[in-house]
Amino acid sequence: MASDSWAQALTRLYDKAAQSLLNKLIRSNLVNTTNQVEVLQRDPTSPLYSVKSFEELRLKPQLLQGVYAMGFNRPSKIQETALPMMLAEPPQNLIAQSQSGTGKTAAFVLAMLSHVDPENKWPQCMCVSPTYELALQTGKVIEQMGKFYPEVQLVYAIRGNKLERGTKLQEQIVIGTPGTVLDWCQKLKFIDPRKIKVFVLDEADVMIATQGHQDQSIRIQRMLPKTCQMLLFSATFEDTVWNFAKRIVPDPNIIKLKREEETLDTIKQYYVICNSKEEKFQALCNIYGAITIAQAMIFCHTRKTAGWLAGELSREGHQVALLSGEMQVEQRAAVIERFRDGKEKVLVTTNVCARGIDVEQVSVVINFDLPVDKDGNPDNETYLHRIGRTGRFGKRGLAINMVDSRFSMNILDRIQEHFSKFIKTKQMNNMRCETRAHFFSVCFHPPSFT
Ligand SMILES: Nc1ncnc2c1ncn2[C@@H]1O[C@H](COP(=O)(O)OP(=O)(O)OP(=O)(O)O)[C@@H](O)[C@H]1O
Repeated sequence: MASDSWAQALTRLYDKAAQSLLNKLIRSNLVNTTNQVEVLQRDPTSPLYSVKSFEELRLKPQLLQGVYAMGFNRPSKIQETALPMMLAEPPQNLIAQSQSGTGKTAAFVLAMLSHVDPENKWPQCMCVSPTYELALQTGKVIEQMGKFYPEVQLVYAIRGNKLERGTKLQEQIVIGTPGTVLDWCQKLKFIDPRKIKVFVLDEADVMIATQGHQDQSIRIQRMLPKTCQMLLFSATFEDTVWNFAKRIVPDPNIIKLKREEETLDTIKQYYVICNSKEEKFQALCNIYGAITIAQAMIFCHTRKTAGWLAGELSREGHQVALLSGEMQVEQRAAVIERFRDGKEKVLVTTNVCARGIDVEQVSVVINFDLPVDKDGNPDNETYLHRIGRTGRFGKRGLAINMVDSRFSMNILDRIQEHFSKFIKTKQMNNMRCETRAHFFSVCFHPPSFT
């Protein structure tokens, strides 16, 4: 971290925060998962509670009404275990990790709303998010879930929200970014941190992408009373997140949702040989009819190639979407949303902007360019990440790799070696039949005789 320039740190924060925001903007559903929850409890003798319904949590009626009004019928996997711990008396500290879209935000929002005493007109719950936009998104969930509980009020501690000096906040929930929250507690004294009962640190993995945010969060935490409940959430759980979490959350319960094993077994992989970029384009046109039976993502190495390819495909009369790094987050969200809704069947993109974004229904991935790192070596992780989009949740997927040189053949060989997986070659004509056959089998789910 110390060797990082500010620009690098900012870019990393922006990328992670943008991915997270994009996922929130485009997601209309809970990510369905059958994964197991792993619980490491602080007190091994205490029983492990788990609930299968929201009723069992004995929520305030106004909150139960809010939960149902949001269309939630039953708790998600992470909520089943996290909610009883968060709502327990005395309060328990928690570090929870589960992939994006599995219901973490809804869980801690419900916990905050449950712990508030609406009679007390001062901040009692505080939630810190890494960016202004992410704080606004969480605020929206609080507003939605608390819709039938109007006595509880929310205030945003974010840049641009200027309050008069000497103000004492009356709202019970504060949501904001670390810098502003710290100022409001320490310098401006709008908030008395000693009266905070619940402290939530959201998106810890995004937060630690900048050193400044880590320090500010730790400084806020130090002002809080010992009895304050500390809750930390993260979509990933690398060592850096873990080290940060341990500094913020004493004696934690820990919940992890095991990620679905990333496997290539349900994905058919092929490669086709072409001699140039133009030939690859022609090859793509040949199978275009077949791939648009379902939805496809085409990955290019650079923005320039992606732009060129999308342009050429459009000129051929194909309707394609282009997701490109120079677009604003909102523009990107709009493109992905259209794709998710099936308005376009094909999305042309680069790694950079597609990484970490969940679009579930893709059944074919085309590597127009094979993934290589900056030194020109195969980027196996990205390969897995790209093609892994097709075989999600046990569905069958198809990956087509386009090889246009000795260099790219060598990359493909090394990828095969890495995954110990033999990738078959296909002639273009056969590829068309194969692709069609694949889609008919995926789309029409024939009974499995085999
Ligand atoms: N129990 C539930 N039943 C149905 N939908 C739910 C439930 N809990 C959350 N959702 C919905 O699922 C989506 C994802 O939930 P949420 O934002 O809480 O996930 P998250 O894990 O916090 O994601 P991220 O890491 O991106 O912040 C939201 O649209 C939310 O309204």
